[in-house]
Amino acid sequence: MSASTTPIIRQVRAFTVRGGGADYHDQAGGHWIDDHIATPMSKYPEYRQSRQTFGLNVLGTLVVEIEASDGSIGFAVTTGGDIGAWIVEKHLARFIEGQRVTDIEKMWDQMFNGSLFYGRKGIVLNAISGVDLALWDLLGKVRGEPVFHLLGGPVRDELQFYATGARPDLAKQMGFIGGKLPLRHAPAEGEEGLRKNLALLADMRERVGPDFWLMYDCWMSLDVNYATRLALGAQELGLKWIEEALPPDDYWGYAELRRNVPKGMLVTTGEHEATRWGFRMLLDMGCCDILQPDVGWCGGITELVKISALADAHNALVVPHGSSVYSYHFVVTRHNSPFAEFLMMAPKADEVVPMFNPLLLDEPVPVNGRLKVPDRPGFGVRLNPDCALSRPHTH
Ligand SMILES: C[C@H](O)[C@H](O)CC(=O)C(=O)O
Ligand SMILES: [Mg+2]
Repeated sequence: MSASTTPIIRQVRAFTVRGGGADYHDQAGGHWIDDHIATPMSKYPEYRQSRQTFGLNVLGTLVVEIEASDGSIGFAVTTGGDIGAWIVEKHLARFIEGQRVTDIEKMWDQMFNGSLFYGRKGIVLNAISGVDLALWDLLGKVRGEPVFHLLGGPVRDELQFYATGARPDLAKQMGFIGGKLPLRHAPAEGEEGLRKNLALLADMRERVGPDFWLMYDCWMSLDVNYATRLALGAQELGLKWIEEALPPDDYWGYAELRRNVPKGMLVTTGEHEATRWGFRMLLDMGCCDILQPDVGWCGGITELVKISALADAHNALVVPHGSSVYSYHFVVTRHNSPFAEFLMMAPKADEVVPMFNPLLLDEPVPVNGRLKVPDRPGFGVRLNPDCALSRPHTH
């Protein structure tokens, strides 16, 4: 592809869709992912039982489609819904249309700097991530190569996974290397809650035996004192890591927690962090052992490459949060990403279903906890035509 034959981007389109998909918290009732999970809102009893009651699923899924002059179409999905679609159509599209499909670095820089006055993190970075991932998908399709080739090629033949969900015991039977439980009780539920958290872990340890990894995902719900006591209590139960124990802005608290936890127990965080600057704070301040950027929220693949290089120089691992194929194509190319997360989206966490179910076709899933990333062009997935997309804004 010479400069003169490189396709030009013709149009950017943003759609929304409800019900699962990239907004994996947007599930029907009775799902483990909305059953009394500790959150920063747990101090309000009325918001304790269900995260949907405080609006965890308000956003919905954002689908970004980018069409090039040769007719190729790249797309990506992330969390962002209507507001994300507005940002893409009304603001970010101007930096993309008319550009060469190859010039992703420049487009990313313009999207980020052009939105800096109200952006930096959160929904704007979700939207930038969605556009970025659609650009990588498009480039892969134009070149007829999978994204992992464009990122330097695989460093291993297949990925191995741990599972996140309510049933690590079943995850073990399904071949995963570990199971990450959602923490159920927050500090507002007192000492009894802490005892219940430890009892659930003890029960799981009993079921899975001594060697299977067990982790606790605390979803920003704790303070340093509670997290330290949880970690100390969980030591004899072999807790491998304590995840996202504190609010994402409490870099100082994370640094203190990392000093407090028993030797060998890992502190992990980052799924609600964004950009190389946010992750630089986590690394410089010694906040954690494993960074967990979400590829659809941290700035996309373009930014993740930079976050990963920074982490490597700090001897930190990068194990992306969820993000399905967007994570798989990255993890397979990096030595400091030795395994990947699989979010169990079956309501009872008792079977493997695609993470972004039902939105994508050809979305690969681990078998016996392992997966060879398919080498189809781009990210190798298609939009499911049965999912009704709507385009709430145009430009
Ligand atoms: C289970 C957690 O509360 C959350 O829904 C997912 C997550 O944080 C993770 O997969 O990590
Ligand atoms: Mg998490």
